[in-house]
Amino acid sequence: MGRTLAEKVWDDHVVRRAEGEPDLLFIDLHLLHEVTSPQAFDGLRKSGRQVRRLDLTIATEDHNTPTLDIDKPIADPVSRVQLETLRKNAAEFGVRLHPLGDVEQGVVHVVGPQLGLTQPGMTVVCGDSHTSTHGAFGGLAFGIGTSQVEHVLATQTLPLVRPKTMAITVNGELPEGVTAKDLILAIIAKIGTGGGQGYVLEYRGSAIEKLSMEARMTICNMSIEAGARAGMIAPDQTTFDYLEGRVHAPKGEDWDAAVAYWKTLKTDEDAEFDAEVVIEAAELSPFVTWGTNPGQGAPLSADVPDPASYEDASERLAAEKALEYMGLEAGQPLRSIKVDTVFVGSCTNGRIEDLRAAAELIKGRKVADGVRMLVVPGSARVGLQAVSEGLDVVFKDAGAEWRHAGCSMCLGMNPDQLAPGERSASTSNRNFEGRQGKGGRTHLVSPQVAAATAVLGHLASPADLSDAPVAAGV
Ligand SMILES: CC(C)[C@H](C(=O)O)[C@@H](O)C(=O)O
Ligand code: SF4
Repeated sequence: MGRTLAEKVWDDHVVRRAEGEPDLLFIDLHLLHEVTSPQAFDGLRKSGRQVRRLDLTIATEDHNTPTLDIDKPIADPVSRVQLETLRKNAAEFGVRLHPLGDVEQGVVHVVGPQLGLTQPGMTVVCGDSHTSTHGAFGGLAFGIGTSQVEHVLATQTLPLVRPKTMAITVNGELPEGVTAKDLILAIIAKIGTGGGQGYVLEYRGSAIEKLSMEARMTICNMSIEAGARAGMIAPDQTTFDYLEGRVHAPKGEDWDAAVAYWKTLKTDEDAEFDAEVVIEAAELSPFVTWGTNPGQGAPLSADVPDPASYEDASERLAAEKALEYMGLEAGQPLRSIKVDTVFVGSCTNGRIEDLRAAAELIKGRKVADGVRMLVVPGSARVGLQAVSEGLDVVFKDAGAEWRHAGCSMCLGMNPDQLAPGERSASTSNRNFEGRQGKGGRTHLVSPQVAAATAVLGHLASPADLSDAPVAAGV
């Protein structure tokens, strides 16, 4: 019988297999950041071990980094210690680190792909749940805990239990104005935040094949929000074109050999998935969340749901609690929800295409009175690219704040936070209680919806902007 893409990548990495035990897998790329690495390095130190494969290990600073005044000492003591610890560990063990201020610094899941480190068929791990992002290249990529980080540092292997496979087949073509973010939010709303548990998701079908690499990363990024540890997409010409010429991509004959291997990385016709979900792309529209988990979402044209409409008691209770926390009324149109803050950034939607999409809509318009808009590139390189295209000026002219790269407002580990009761439209991936700051209320949206919302001051789609004035000459 044929094999799925996940099974092929898995089989190619098994270094030891024994009946009744997890497989021991070789790890091709280990990414590190400041939050989940300190205890792992401590463990190495205590046992007198070295990093086994420095050539496959790379660190960057992202969660605790400020996005303003990055040349000044870090004010917050917790963040300062966190970053200093990573710097000390990287220096002591010889790990390549891109610290704040370095041109390759940025959110770990933006940096790996942009350097060409993330490649098809690889096993990629990081002490971070959104490592699933890298599966967009057709590898197995998943978040690991700190003790596993230590294991990989010491051995470059990891014992793992083989997951089940689920196909998410998206037929047709996404309608105009509907993005990868809308698609993944709709998928999570459909299968639920636990729907992917125990599975590796493979996104496939004509709608997926048409997506750019950046859009594919947005989708794989949020696999974890559906409960799956990993999501993947078979590599194709789009993947090869994205990688060719990147710093760490293979060159010359090595490139040809790599592409020949990568072309074998697809699910065989006769392979069987353990589960399959089918989505018709044509039925989708801009999607936003109204609740406090990424599965509590609905089309922007809908109303806030009535908790009483849920048959399942626990879902009903979750919806009631969510509406209370979010300060929303059942039946209220989603478009009527006013926001205080708009955040464009994160490893979900902080890449150049995301910034371009938001800038295109913002250009010549103004951020609504009383709304603050933060635009934060996912990496320093993305920031430089945006500046070279004049996007920073577009944002600033509209009244938005243009910042330095980092996780920023995606989570409250740095100064970019919501105040209690404040509401945001955010292109990030989690809307849990307090995620963007204590008492903050988050609506997950695409960069396009974020831009339209910033201009109109309430949750809105790009189509709603047709009535909003654009300054003459643009
Ligand atoms: C801090 C880190 C461990 C965490 C994760 O694992 O994803 C963070 O990146 C997040 O997005 O919540
Ligand atoms: S941008 Fe957000 S989701 Fe991504 S690694 Fe940082 S905190 Fe996690």
